[in-house]
Amino acid sequence: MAHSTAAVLILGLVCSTLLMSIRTAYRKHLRSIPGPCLARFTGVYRLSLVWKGDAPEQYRNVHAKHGKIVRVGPNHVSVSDPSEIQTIYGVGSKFLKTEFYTLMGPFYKGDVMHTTFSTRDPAYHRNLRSQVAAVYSMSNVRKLECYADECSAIFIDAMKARCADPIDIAPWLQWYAFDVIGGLTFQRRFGFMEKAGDIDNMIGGLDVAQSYAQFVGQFPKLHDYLFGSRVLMGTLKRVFPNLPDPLDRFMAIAEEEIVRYNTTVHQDGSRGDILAQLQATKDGQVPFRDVVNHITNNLIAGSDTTAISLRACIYYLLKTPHAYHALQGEIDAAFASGRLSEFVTYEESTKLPYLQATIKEAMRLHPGVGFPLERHVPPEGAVLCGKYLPGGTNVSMTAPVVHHDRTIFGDDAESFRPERWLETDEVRLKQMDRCSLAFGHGARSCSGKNISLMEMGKFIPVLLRNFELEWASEKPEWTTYCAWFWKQSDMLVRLKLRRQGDTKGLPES
Ligand code: HEM
Repeated sequence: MAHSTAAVLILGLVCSTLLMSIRTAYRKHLRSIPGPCLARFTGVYRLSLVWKGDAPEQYRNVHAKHGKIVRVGPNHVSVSDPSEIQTIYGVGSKFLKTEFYTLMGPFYKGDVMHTTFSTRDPAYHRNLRSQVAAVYSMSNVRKLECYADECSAIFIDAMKARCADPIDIAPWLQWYAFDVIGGLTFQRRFGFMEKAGDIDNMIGGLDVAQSYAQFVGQFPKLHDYLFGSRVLMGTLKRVFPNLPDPLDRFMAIAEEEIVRYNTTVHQDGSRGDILAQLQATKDGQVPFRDVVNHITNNLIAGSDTTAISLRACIYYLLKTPHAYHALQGEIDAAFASGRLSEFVTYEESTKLPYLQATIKEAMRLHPGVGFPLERHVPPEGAVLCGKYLPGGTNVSMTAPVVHHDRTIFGDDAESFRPERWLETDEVRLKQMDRCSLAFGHGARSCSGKNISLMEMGKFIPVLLRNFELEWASEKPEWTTYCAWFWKQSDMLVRLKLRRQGDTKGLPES
């Protein structure tokens, strides 16, 4: 009797799940959107797109096969048409971030603390963003250049000491970027470069958090029962107090640094870092929790991203000799005519057109974020690519897909050719810039963009000024893996010191 009741219950459950799937699959409006059959019924299809860490390629293939608007999940639509960027992401757009982002909010003092990046609430977002708008402006970021210079000197020294053998430059670039972000955020260089390794598993922790977002992010409701569950997290922390939480370390550092700032003498204005600026805002202090929030955000968002872009610049230059020589020529000529300081300033770097084109082109071919940037269609619905999408549909564009659009970037969109940014007319250039999603777009675009552009513009000329780089790996290509951030590894290069006598001004090793 008990067996037959259980069987009936299971059968009922299976039937109702099936019926619900069929109903969702043939939902009005969405049923006319092309896409793989499996995607209509289950989120497993979306999981398959990110499973192997090659989401950028998978999403490109899906669009190549099904067109500009593709149904990639029961309630998920991926769009590749650049003309829809403004509608979905433009300033004033009512398309809000989806539940995917809730996975990126760290747990702080027993509750989720949504960051500028992870929050879905427009009012809360506006408040957080306004607290730091001036701090992240380019005019202010330029005051932070000294922290990048200090790290460049350490990097150059470390490379000088390792010139004899090929070196995997990929982790070095993350150690560099992490040390810069520590310096300019609160004047504490972590010392990744001196250690030549991870510290307190901070980079490892970020990778764990990424993997979580990669897989659980495809079924974000599960998050409420996993790392997003107050009960589960509270219990875990009570039962296993030493259980490492990948992001805890960053909030602990933020707190330590606020205490250090508040308990040391700094009234002489000697501290100009981001924490000092947040503590000295004219309308009274930013609340403690929000300062922790901003600082944590810098640590989480500020190293992987810049490192990925630096790697992309170096890799594509090494693989494209004509571009390498053109950039080297521009940098050498500028140094020879006294237009560049030993530690190139950001201002000087903006006057190197080929360098700026190289950075844009590298970020076009390999943007730091390789996942779809998900938004919800507002309640009233919207028309995208000529199709009506009901309110609540999860809609997204993926930078690596859009960046290969031939109508915008030309028939050779798949090649690395910095010249495309230099030889085009003003109207087209603006269009190319508008279609670059490397830093996102609109009100939710990257608030740390200026920090990264400052770092990259300064670092690349200093590196090429000091070293000749050569690909030294037996493998012709790097390895990449996308779990939201599109990270690269296996970048074995040989560095040869150039014009030894000319490196005056750089600290000796
Ligand atoms: C080359 C380096 C970087 C790249 C490629 C990058 C990429 C991005 C992208 C694509 C977004 C938009 C995400 C979306 O729409 O879903 C974003 C947002 C954001 N990024 Fe970056 N980022 C970089 C550096 C940084 C740095 C250095 C920081 C902080 C110091 C930072 C902090 C943020 C924040 C706070 C947001 C959320 C902004 C908002 O919603 O208002 N990023 N970034």
